[in-house]
Amino acid sequence: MARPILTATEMRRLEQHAFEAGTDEYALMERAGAALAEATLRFAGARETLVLVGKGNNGGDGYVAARLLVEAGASVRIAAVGEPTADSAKLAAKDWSRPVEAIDENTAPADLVLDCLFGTGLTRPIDEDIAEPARRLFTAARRVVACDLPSGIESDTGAILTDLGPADLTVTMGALKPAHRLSPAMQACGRVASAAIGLETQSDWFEIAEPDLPALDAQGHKFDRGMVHCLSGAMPGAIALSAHAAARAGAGYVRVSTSRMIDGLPSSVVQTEDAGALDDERIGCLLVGPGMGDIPPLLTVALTKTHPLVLDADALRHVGEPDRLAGHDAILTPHEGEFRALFGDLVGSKADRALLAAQQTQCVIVYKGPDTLVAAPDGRLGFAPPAPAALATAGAGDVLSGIIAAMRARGMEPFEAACAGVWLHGRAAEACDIPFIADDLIAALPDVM
Ligand SMILES: NC(=O)C1=CN([C@@H]2O[C@H](COP(=O)(O)OP(=O)(O)OC[C@H]3O[C@@H](n4cnc5c(N)ncnc54)[C@H](O)[C@@H]3O)[C@@H](O)[C@H]2O)[C@@H](O)CC1
Ligand SMILES: [K+]
Repeated sequence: MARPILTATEMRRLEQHAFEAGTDEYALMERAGAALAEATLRFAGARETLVLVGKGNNGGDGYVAARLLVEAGASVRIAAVGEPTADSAKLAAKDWSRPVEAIDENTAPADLVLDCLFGTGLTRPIDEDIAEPARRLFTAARRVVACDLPSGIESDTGAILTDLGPADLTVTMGALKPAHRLSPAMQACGRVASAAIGLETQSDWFEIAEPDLPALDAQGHKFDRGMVHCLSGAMPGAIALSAHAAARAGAGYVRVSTSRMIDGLPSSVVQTEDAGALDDERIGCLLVGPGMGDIPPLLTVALTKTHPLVLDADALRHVGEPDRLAGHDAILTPHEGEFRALFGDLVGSKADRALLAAQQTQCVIVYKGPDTLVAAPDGRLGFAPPAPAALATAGAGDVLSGIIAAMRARGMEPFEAACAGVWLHGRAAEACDIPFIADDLIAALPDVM
């Protein structure tokens, strides 16, 4: 099941709805604290623990978790920024009958630090009189577990306003927040465990999960399984990777338009010089861009056809005005540089920018990076689960566009095809020994499909 992702404002709205529907405020915090304690015990066992608490509800969750960890047999201390100010947090603090220490240079370290300083309420960098001792305590601990978000992280943008050091585990309340899946924050979250706290958290934003791939029809022939047609350009090695990946990702027929024989392609991939091949109605997806180089007519030709498109790499640099894509059934797969070349400096978080680009073009946008997003014009937004950093290697993008083209040709809708491609690409990377090369990703595809 795809995990929903909600912004801080949406979380507060949900919480408000629950209160209006009769949920008791403190009961919600009790559930959050219990989930935090349970996840912590599962992750690290009952051990010497220091709970760092802020004045808001994130701190409130910490008081509840601390009490439950004591009941589970852990040795627990609390160190606080100050007296709680949020109402539920005040109640939670009252239920903690032991001493509360200050957070300063004298706070003694512990084996496990539970970070409950700030969650979705963080609005500015943390003052150094708290950040400095917190950093020291994080470093000294063998394990750090963060409540909802590692403190210092901006929930909706993934910016790190104050760096306290990474958590090993983040226990997120109700739903994931954008920062759990946006860089640079996502790299500071460690594993992200979701705690259900009884809020209804459906959302158009979600973490991309394992796709339902189209079933194979026992009666079907190769063209029913999807035909991908690729346009080769100045550097045919790149489109060869895409074509090979498309074939391995289950397209029944893969063909490349090329004026010279491309070496190293599987013999099942057909190479053709016939321009008429592009008018073949059986084409389920036309892929252009990898290795295209400075040959703009290739894109122009692709845009005169009505086939579903995947536009990648150099094709994106030659689009010029995004309006040119109007009316096309296209998936665009830009990395940061290509995105900026095409859309300029859009404002907002990476999530906002991806959605703006999708609306502007009415195309699906796969906005690549360590935090790849898939945006649809209707507002759906998929966030990729973490994938190995070793994916930043030559040709990995060509492989991705080939997989997506295969999914599209196999009959998946554009948004679903793009999400499936991103998920499979990441899992293929996980299946490879590091360091790997793009060809290894292709070879690993059958293991993850
Ligand atoms: N919204 C929900 O649905 C739920 C929220 N819960 C918890 O509540 C948290 C949010 O609580 P709050 O809204 O009280 O916010 P926080 O506890 O994150 O922050 C507390 C307050 O600190 C102040 N503040 C912000 N940045 C600061 C800074 N740099 N230095 C000093 N003060 C700063 C703000 O006024 C903020 O309201 C969540 O992260 C989660 O842990 C859970 O208890 C249960 C459900
Ligand atoms: K926190």
